[in-house]
Amino acid sequence: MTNSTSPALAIRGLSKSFSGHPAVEDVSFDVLDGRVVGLLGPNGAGKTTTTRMILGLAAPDSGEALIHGRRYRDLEQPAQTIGALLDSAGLHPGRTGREHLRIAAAQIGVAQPRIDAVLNDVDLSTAADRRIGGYSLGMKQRLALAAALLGEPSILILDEPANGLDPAGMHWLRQLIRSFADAGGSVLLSSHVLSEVALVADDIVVIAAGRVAASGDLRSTVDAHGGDLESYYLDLTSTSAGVR
Ligand SMILES: Nc1ncnc2c1ncn2[C@@H]1O[C@H](COP(=O)(O)OP(=O)(O)OP(=O)(O)O)[C@@H](O)[C@H]1O
Repeated sequence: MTNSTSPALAIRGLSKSFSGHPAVEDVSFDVLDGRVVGLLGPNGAGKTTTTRMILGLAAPDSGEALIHGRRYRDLEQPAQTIGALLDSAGLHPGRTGREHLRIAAAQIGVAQPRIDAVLNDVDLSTAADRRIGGYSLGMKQRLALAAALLGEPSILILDEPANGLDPAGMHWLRQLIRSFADAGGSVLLSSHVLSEVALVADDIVVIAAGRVAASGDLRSTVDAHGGDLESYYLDLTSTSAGVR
């Protein structure tokens, strides 16, 4: 059973090293129900490693990531709890969008009618029977998002979801994220596009050199530091030693 009194995501003291080099060090933050949390940080800061640990794709050296109080591997129906868009590059170019979703739906035990619903949600219905090899980057991102939505999860983890989207696509994505959260869902949104994060996030977590440099409510945090997310972010991250 889901423990509804615990945060959607509770990240507690997560640490991970690769070959003795720390990638993530003692990272803690919460993602609450109905909130969009922007996960920000320079290249190599540790954002992907953190999201991979939340999703059970990498084992932490210490600490834990709890999804409504449970580790990913202990979830009975993970895809019905948490959906993730990590990378659209691995999509099979010879399959159609609909075939991709059919396979994904079968793997997670979702009924086929849901495929039409998510295709409609991501505005890909008319391209569903075309091969993915002919999709633009933005269309691949929409398809990857459709796959994340298949299980009707209450939590979304989105890594650079705006990648390849045109301005209308970015506007559409922002509305999708906002209405998902307004309906009670939670979103962890990793992005380098600060202007997009500023428009949609409720909270931010800034990671620099593997550690949390700042976290909290976006508006009050940024207002307390001159009101501009970009200069605040650059101040926080300028001391980390470049791309790791
Ligand atoms: N599988 C791996 N093997 C070795 N080192 C790794 C591995 N995955 C990540 N790292 C290292 O861990 C650190 C954090 O990388 P990570 O990909 O989590 O950063 P990021 O914040 O997601 O960066 P970007 O914004 O560029 O995607 C980097 O120094 C990276 O080189």
